Amino acid sequence: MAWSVGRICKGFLRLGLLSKQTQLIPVTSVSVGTVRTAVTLPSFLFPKPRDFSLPNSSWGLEMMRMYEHYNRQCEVETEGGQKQEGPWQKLPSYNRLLKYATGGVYLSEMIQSKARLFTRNIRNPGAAFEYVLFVNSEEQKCVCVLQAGHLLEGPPGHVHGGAIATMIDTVTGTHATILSGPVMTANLNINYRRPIPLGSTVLLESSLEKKEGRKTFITCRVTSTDGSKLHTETSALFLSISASHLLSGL
Ligand SMILES: CCCCCCCCCCCCCCCC(=O)SCCNC(=O)CCNC(=O)[C@H](O)C(C)(C)COP(=O)(O)OP(=O)(O)OC[C@H]1O[C@@H](n2cnc3c(N)ncnc32)[C@H](O)[C@@H]1OP(=O)(O)O
Repeated sequence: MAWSVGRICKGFLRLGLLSKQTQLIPVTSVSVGTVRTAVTLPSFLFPKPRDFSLPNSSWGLEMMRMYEHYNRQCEVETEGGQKQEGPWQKLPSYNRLLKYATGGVYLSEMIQSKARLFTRNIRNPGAAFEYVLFVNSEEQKCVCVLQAGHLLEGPPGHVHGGAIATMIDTVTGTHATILSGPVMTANLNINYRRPIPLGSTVLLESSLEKKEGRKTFITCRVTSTDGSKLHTETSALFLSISASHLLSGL
């Protein structure tokens, strides 16, 4: 059961979370009474959205090595020499996933236009969260390669527990969304086992535990890249929500 990011996006379109107008396209809004309508602006006025999960000069050797390890497995060669989709798919990552769907009608236009994805809002490459996600639909797994930058310090020389939780929520949340469509985190249960040194590269491995009605249960382990050190263990619960739940301010 191999599927592509394009198919994931189509799934989102079907679920009504994305509309063709809102999907990664710069838009402005007009207010008519209390109803805000998204209007697509000509694409030539805006640069293409930047994929923040591509290598940049801040990536260290281990980050690059792990990126290449998974990236190589996104496309495989058949015996006949043809290329086909491999077991892993790289997920692109932008600083704003949905230009207009987030926030609902209660946010001011200023906040709407300035809102950015928490993990992608620092412009200085390498300073905070450098990460890339890969998904394996066959094994119902998601893997994130993370390089934790100097702005994430908690205990001296080590990564802040809240920054680790942020990344766990991001990875398990993305995984749950792929598996179940629109969801929100209801519960994250994190055990911190060993501190993560600042500047190091770690792996976050997210696995589907079970699905029960609206509930998606995910587990996630943060380890060193060779798997020898366990940094954190997490169980997470996501609840499926309707798109209107997200748009209406709950
Ligand atoms: C092209 C690329 C594709 C990939 C594209 C990826 C895009 C994606 C990227 C996202 C990356 C960032 C991911 C961040 C994700 C957040 O950070 S979300 C923000 C943090 N979370 C929140 O703010 C949620 C706040 N809470 C809520 O809104 C509501 O409580 C919830 C969670 C929606 C649930 O409310 P509800 O729908 O009314 O559910 P409710 O009826 O209360 O409960 C339903 C059931 O769940 C159980 N339940 C509810 N809460 C709990 C709980 N905390 N613990 C245990 N059980 C619970 C209830 O007991 C009940 O069980 P049953 O009786 O049915 O057995």
